[in-house]
Amino acid sequence: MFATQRTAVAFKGLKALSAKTAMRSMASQAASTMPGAFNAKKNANGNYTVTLIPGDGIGPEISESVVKIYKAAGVPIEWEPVSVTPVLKNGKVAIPDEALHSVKKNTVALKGPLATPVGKGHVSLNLTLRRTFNLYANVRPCKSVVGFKTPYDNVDTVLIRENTEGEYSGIEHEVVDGVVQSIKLITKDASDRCARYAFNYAKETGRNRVTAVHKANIMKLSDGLFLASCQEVAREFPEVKFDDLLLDRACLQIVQDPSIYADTVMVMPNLYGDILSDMSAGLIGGLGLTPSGNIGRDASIFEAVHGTAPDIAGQDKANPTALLFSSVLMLRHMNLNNFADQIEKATLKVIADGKVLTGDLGGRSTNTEFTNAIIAEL
Ligand SMILES: NC(=O)C1=CN([C@@H]2O[C@H](COP(=O)(O)OP(=O)(O)OC[C@H]3O[C@@H](n4cnc5c(N)ncnc54)[C@H](O)[C@@H]3O)[C@@H](O)[C@H]2O)C=CC1
Ligand SMILES: O=C(O)CCC(=O)C(=O)O
Repeated sequence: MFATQRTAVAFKGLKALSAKTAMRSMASQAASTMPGAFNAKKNANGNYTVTLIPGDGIGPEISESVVKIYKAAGVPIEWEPVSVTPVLKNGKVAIPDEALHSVKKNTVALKGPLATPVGKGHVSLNLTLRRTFNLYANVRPCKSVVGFKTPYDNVDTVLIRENTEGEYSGIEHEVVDGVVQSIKLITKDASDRCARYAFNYAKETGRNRVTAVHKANIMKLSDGLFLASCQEVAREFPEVKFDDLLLDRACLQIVQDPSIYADTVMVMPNLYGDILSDMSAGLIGGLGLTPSGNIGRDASIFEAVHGTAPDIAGQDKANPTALLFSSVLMLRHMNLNNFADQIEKATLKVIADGKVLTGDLGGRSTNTEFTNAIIAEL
């Protein structure tokens, strides 16, 4: 690990332009600003080098779509593809050094999904990457796509998930036969930095409200500490409103009337964010559409909310939009906003036209056809 635990969020990349105005003036799926620091320099060719982790299952197919679309749009990025096929290091399954060095050097990466065996086998390499690079905040925006009909047309949520600990700490053991323990680790440091990111995000994107989602009525110490951190950080941001809500109530309300959450940034412990973001994706048309950014101080990794989709892998059926919109968040993080706008607009146009859609969106087109339709709109 190379990031310190006590990290004040640096917002060096933000433009002077009012983020609120930018946010509200764009009909964008992904957040139109992406707070966070980006310190990389251009390479000798005048481009940025970005690590590309194609991933497993549908990962290589959708990564190829992004690469094709970027080439067609002339985005000044050179990809550095690395494999994270796990290797054995000191008897433990680990991420290859080449991949770690690449992310550390480039400080920004786009990542396809990585498979994790269920109930056995190696630890999640997704979580290992988040912990290794101290990617403390996972930003998951979810917005209704104009022109794509679902039971809801007013979803506009931003969820920030603590990304390094909580239920995902990976501390589990068998006490005796038939009895296991899984430790939910919550620290003040990790809760503070995640909360601070959420408040800065709310301030910079004009949402101006932060809602902590928790179960501190039941998990009085762990979620209690997370909530107390949010309350304490809230005092640093008197201009941003703050409230809190039990997770079960949040689930109920979000399916009854998602617009309740359109003016706030929801912040929560790790597992709740994982589940609530899949649920939000379901409201707008599924996992093929929702992006995310894992934000750290020294590196950030952008990935879709979804997994490897083994049921459709290798069949050219995957929807590349979620990874593409994750890359749009990445472009905003890198202050390449014009390319972000161009790619996002072309993609939304193809979806709204409804002629070339992948199966998850009710169409019959392949990923390749969908990708080519986006390229034609650029
Ligand atoms: N960040 C990551 O890399 C993540 C990895 N995973 C891993 O992925 C593997 C599979 O997990 P599942 O539970 O099956 O979840 P999944 O997200 O891979 O798939 C759930 C459903 O959504 C569909 N789907 C997902 N992405 C899609 C896309 N881009 N286009 C069209 N349809 C799409 C799938 O076909 C499937 O029916 C597991 O090993 C899991 O651990 C799961 C979530 C996140
Ligand atoms: O690591 C995995 O396989 C699943 C991870 C996941 O669902 C997530 O935390 O986004």
